[in-house]
Amino acid sequence: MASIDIRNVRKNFGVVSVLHGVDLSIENGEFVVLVGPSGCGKSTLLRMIAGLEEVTEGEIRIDGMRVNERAPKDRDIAMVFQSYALYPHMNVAENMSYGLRIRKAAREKITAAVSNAARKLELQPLLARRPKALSGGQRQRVAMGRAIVRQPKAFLFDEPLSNLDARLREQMRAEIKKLHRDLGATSIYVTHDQIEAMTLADRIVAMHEGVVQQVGSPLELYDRPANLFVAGFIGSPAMNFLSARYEVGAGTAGARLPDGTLIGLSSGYQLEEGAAVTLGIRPEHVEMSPASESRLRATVDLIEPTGFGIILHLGLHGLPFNVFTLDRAALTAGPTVTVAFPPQHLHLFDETGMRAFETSPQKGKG
Ligand SMILES: Nc1ncnc2c1ncn2[C@@H]1O[C@H](COP(=O)(O)OP(=O)(O)OP(=O)(O)O)[C@@H](O)[C@H]1O
Repeated sequence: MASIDIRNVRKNFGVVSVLHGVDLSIENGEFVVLVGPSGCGKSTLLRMIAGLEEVTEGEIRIDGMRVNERAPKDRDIAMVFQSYALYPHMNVAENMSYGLRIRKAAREKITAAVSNAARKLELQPLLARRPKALSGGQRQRVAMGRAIVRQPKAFLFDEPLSNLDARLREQMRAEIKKLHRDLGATSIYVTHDQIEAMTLADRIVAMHEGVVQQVGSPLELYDRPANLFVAGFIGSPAMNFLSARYEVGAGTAGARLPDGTLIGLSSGYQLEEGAAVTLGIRPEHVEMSPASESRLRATVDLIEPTGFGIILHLGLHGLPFNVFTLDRAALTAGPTVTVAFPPQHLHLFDETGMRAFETSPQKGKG
């Protein structure tokens, strides 16, 4: 196991700068997920940790040792790719043992490591098969087995599940989580899928355009997103945003919508009276058919049953607005509905898109 330190790491491809100074400390045994939209630089960062990409500026340390100049094979880390990268001419056992064989490990050690990994990943019946005779999920399991047998200091995963269908992806996701629980190895996992990030991570690193936006536990990012990007990226269906002006009345703070409705807030904020703000509310937190005074009327544009719940696509002041509800009565909603925003579930962002700070202590979200 290893700790990994990333200090002010920058990456340029020619004149194009894709990482603008990343700082991150990963503890021994931690499962960290780098998440962000396509092109945000997460794979580049992972590849730099693996040694597959040069570091333009800054420093990467593994267990306190600078590794910038060290070849990938000398970093003692294993990488699992989306493409599996298995050798087609070798069977499963040979693929899994390859890393140890080229390091000239003792035969007994290799046999024990392969059978141990095969048992953990339920690959024993497949050891004599070639990759082409395996399903996508089985191939991905072999790729993980190959990583495990080396007992590396850390595992790096680059979108390992994106080639699998939805059901298999869920199953493999749980397997990776169990594997991490059993092995306790430091792991860095890259994905653009926020559900994968939420379910797997001890800590999530949300990235956008080569800059780390927020680092925290999954629920920290969900409950208190640091800015509009994280707020919109984490959570599905995505958070709704409304433009408003911040107002402070006699002891109460509110956000005034363009149509004049005042939305009550649960505390004051460190904002100027009249400041332009963005109000955020998650679809699952919107109250339907409320008794509240500050309710709003919205048009129903589309009703999407997901089985588990219902997504209502609404129009609020002509802008798209989503609600997620478990109440099946929503299936027959329309043509208009009333909604309200429970103050404890509101998020407020300032003009620059950063989360606004409360003036009074934040109460737990319920
Ligand atoms: N070898 C390269 N030469 C030039 N530009 C590159 C190279 N590799 C990556 N880039 C660019 O760097 C940026 C970050 O790429 P990267 O693959 O790290 O993004 P990502 O967040 O992992 O996206 P994805 O999920 O699509 O893989 C992109 O704009 C990409 O086009």
